[in-house]
Amino acid sequence: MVTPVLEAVGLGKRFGRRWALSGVELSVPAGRVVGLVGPNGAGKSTLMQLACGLVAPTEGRIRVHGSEPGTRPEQLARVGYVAQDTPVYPDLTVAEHLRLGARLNPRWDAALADRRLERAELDPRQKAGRLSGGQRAQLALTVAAAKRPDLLILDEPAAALDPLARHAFLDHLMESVTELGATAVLSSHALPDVARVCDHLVVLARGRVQLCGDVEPLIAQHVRVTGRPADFDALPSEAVVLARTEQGDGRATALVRTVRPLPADGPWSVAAPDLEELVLAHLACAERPGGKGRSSARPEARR
Ligand SMILES: Nc1ncnc2c1ncn2[C@@H]1O[C@H](COP(=O)(O)OP(=O)(O)OP(=O)(O)O)[C@@H](O)[C@H]1O
Repeated sequence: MVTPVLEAVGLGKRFGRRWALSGVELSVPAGRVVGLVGPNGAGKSTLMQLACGLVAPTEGRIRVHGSEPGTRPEQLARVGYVAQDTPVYPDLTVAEHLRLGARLNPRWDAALADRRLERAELDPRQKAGRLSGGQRAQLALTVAAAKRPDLLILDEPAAALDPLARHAFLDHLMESVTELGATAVLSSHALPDVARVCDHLVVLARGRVQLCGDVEPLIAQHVRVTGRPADFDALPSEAVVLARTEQGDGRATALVRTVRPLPADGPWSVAAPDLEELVLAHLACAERPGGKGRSSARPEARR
């Protein structure tokens, strides 16, 4: 069996009395670009910090390349992490960041770092404290990529960037991932960005995984159904209505999860949803009383 790059079993993390994550089960195969999405406070950063070994689980386990994160230097060398707000050393120049990276990382690829700097049009003599948000993000990505990691973890790396800079940054990210042959986990609130670059999705809400898997099969398991309210009563019993919106013309549109295609002769019309609709429907479902995120074992209710 091929070892997943990232695996979590019954993973939980509590800060004081509050559970940031609970009962997380994940298995991310190699080579995927994973979009980690969810509302503020869902537990995305906590999951990424657990994957880097920066915090330890309260319960369950997390494995990166089959071993406990952050415990061995060889394992640390295989993971590149860009924390939220892409921190840099403000008094060091861009070139000094690369020299530091070279000294600290056994697999450092100086040629890759130089290529990335040039591509991002970063001046090696510039102090990092004077870089714009976008340039800082590019520097942080360059340092992380030049480690030649097998797993690249990026916590909202493009959050502060304008749409053009974000586009360019994501292009650079995809180039790096392809060049490295790496797996990437990217948290983001920008669902169009996730749809553009990610082929695997993890939706977190209230500290729990609401949905995970490769994007294409996930989309194939969902359908957007439009019809009159009575039409929805004719849906097969295994079909789960995740979210429903009234259209104002007596009809409603619902996002439905179903294991089998709906009968072609039904009274409704159907269309394939996009990734954004899918995520929003699962988040709405998690928020509803009795929804997946509000079970009696919801993280903040646990002791
Ligand atoms: N070091 C900490 N000490 C105490 N509570 C924490 C700590 N880190 C995270 N939390 C709590 O854990 C929960 C999850 O936080 P986390 O930062 O993982 O969410 P997030 O999904 O990354 O949110 P955002 O999208 O706002 O960045 C929140 O309730 C947060 O307050």
